[in-house]
Amino acid sequence: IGTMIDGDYDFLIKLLALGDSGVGKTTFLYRYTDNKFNPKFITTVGIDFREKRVVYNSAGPNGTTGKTFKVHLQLWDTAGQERFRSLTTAFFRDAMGFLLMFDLTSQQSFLNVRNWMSKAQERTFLENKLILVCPSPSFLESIRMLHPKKHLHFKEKYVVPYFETSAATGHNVEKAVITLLDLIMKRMEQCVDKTPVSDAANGGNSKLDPEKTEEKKCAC
Ligand SMILES: Nc1nc2c(ncn2[C@@H]2O[C@H](COP(=O)(O)OP(=O)(O)OP(=O)(O)O)[C@@H](O)[C@H]2O)c(=O)[nH]1
Repeated sequence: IGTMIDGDYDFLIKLLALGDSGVGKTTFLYRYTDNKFNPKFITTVGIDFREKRVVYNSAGPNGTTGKTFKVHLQLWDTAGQERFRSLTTAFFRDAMGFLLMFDLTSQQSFLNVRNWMSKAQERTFLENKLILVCPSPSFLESIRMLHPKKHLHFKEKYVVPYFETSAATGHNVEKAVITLLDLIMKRMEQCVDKTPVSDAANGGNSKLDPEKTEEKKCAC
């Protein structure tokens, strides 16, 4: 039964959390998947992952609701510690989107966002990936004023959506993940729309194979 349930989804989406050690990556993902808060700090050794199923409604024409897809979210949790760096960065390539995190109470972790961005860039074609920046745990007005538009700008090239989240209260946690998922799904739909083999040509089978979608190596 387990295997049957395991395969029962339309899309497999891989997201990866990155950022300094202690910024709250594990705690954020735990809040998202289990809706619980863990106040203890147990540093991640190497890499870990959590999973969650969500239902995604694509937008149809003129604001109508389009198709509904079952999405299997694989959330990779990387160790922030330097000693695991070569192991964790090897996983960057397969991620479809990144949750880049810093701690609003740690200026150093904010300054390091830029370094994490470069590391992700070295190991992926960043243009094809989506990044969200989520600080935790709570709010500091001084940092918030740095980017009032809720976007961070990197090298004038990348503008990344920005969310202030709290794993303790759950504030914005789901919203951040769903926003990233939404951006990825929209891009995938664009890719599928551009491919010559349409659903109709596929015998009317509207079930999209995530592996095949990936194989198409669409440049969008
Ligand atoms: N109050 C509060 N504490 C948080 C929040 N997020 C994380 N923490 C705490 O910060 C500590 C570190 O959190 P982790 O999630 O283990 O940090 P990490 O980024 O996964 O660390 P590494 O695995 O070493 O990379 C824990 O004690 C958490 O309880 C938050 O949103 N609010």
